[in-house]
This record gives sequence, structure tokens and C-alpha cells, in this order.
Amino acid sequence: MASYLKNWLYAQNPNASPSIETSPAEDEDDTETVHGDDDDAPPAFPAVNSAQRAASGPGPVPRILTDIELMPPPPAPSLAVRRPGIASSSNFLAVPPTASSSSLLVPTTTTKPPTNPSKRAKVALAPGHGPLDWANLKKSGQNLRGTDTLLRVTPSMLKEHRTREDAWSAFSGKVYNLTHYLPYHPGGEKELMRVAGRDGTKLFALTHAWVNIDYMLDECLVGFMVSE
Ligand code: HEM
Repeated sequence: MASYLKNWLYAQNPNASPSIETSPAEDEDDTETVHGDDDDAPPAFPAVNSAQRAASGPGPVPRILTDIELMPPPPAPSLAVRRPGIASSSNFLAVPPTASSSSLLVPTTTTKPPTNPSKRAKVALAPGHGPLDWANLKKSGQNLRGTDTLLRVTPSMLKEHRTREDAWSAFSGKVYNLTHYLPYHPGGEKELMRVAGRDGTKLFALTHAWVNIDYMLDECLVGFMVSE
């Protein structure tokens, strides 16, 4: 193995090849076999006959710097100049903040009162009429549509279904029977009845566009809106 490396190393420039003394046994034995205890000894680095070792003759011993010569330590970080919030380079100010933006104050975003809570028009639902109860009713297999097949519904047909006992409404072209859902509506029956017998798309979008009506009322689908 050693002879192979030697050949490869000095193939480019045979003149530079230093004379490497190898034991005859090493040159001959080119196979990787277990040699004994010496196998655990790390190889000399740089190699005993290497150019690196020749170049780096015994130089001056590096001197250990004294405390005065060393670079001074960085200033201790001060909490007084840290802004609250997510850590980022902009949260650390070069100049201390003014009194109004003192670091110990809660960030202004959380000190704002919630937007008028009285405007939230959620109603207290009767016991047994929570979202889970509605999900269970949908799964029960009960016919919540009131019809056997999906219908083509004209605006005049829709108008006929506007009582609490029979309330239909159209949302984005789909007609739903709201009757069974009325007591489960978190916004209350009264609000929902505002769209009974007519198109509720706009009012629905204005109130809570995030609600997935297709999922919530899938079992109440009556049909699709068509013109007269
Ligand atoms: C038939 C379709 C509808 C379904 C499936 C439905 C469903 C819901 C749901 C799930 C919530 C609770 C929302 C939440 O907690 O974020 C809610 C709240 C509410 N809904 Fe509806 N809704 C419907 C139609 C309507 C319509 C047409 C109106 C208005 C006329 C309305 C008025 C409200 C109001 C005022 C709330 C309370 C809003 C709040 O929490 O601030 N809903 N509705």
C-alpha cells in the first residue's frame, strides 16, 4: 500500500521525490493484513519525510499575550435597551428608548381592549343544541331536507318556505332547509330567520364568511336555484 501511495504522490514531479526510507518488509508487504500492536498507533502527521515537515523548521515559540494586549471583552448586554417582542436585530436599540417606550411595558398591541364585545351577537343555545349535537343529528340518518330528491327551486317556490316550521334559504345558488338547524345556530334563530324564503348569500358573507355552510348544512340541501 505504501509503495502505491509513494508512486502516486511523486508521479507528477519525480525530481521532487525525497528519498523515503522504508523498511524492506513494508515495501514488499503490499497487502492489508493485521500487523499486531503497532496498528493502533496513529500515523505521523505531517508525514515524517513530508515537505511540510521540512519547511516548518524549529521556529520561535509563540508568546502568550498579556491581559492588556488582549482585545477587550464586548459590553455586557443590558436589559434596559431591549424592546419586548420577538427577538430580532431591530429589537436591540443602539440608543436607550424614551420613557414612553420603556422596555418593561407590555407591547402596545396587547394593551388594546378587544373590539366592542357587546357587538358579538352569539346567543346562548338551549342545552343539547351545541355544535356537537348538530353533528350528531346530521349523522343520525334523519331526513333533514324535508324532500326525497334534490329540486330545482325557483324564486317564487323559495318564497313559500319562510316560516319557522318550514324555512328555506338560498346561499350561492344552493337551497337549504334551515328548519332543523334554527335552534343550533350560534347567532340565534331570529337572525337566521331574516333570510328565510329568500337569498341569504350576501347577509351570510357579511356576517361570517369563514363559516363552511356547505359542510354544516350538507344534510339539509334541498336543491339548486333556477330562474322562473
Ligand atoms: C344557514 C347558514 C348559516 C350557518 C350554517 C351559520 C352558522 C353560524 C356559525 C357556525 C356561527 C358561529 C361562528 C363563530 O363562532 O365564529 C354563527 C354565528 C352567527 N351567525 Fe350564522 N349561520 C348562518 C346564517 C346566518 C345568517 C343568514 C345570519 C344573519 C342574518 C347569521 C348571523 C349570525 C350571527 C349574528 C352570529 C354571531 C356572530 C358572532 O359570533 O359574532 N347567520 N353562524
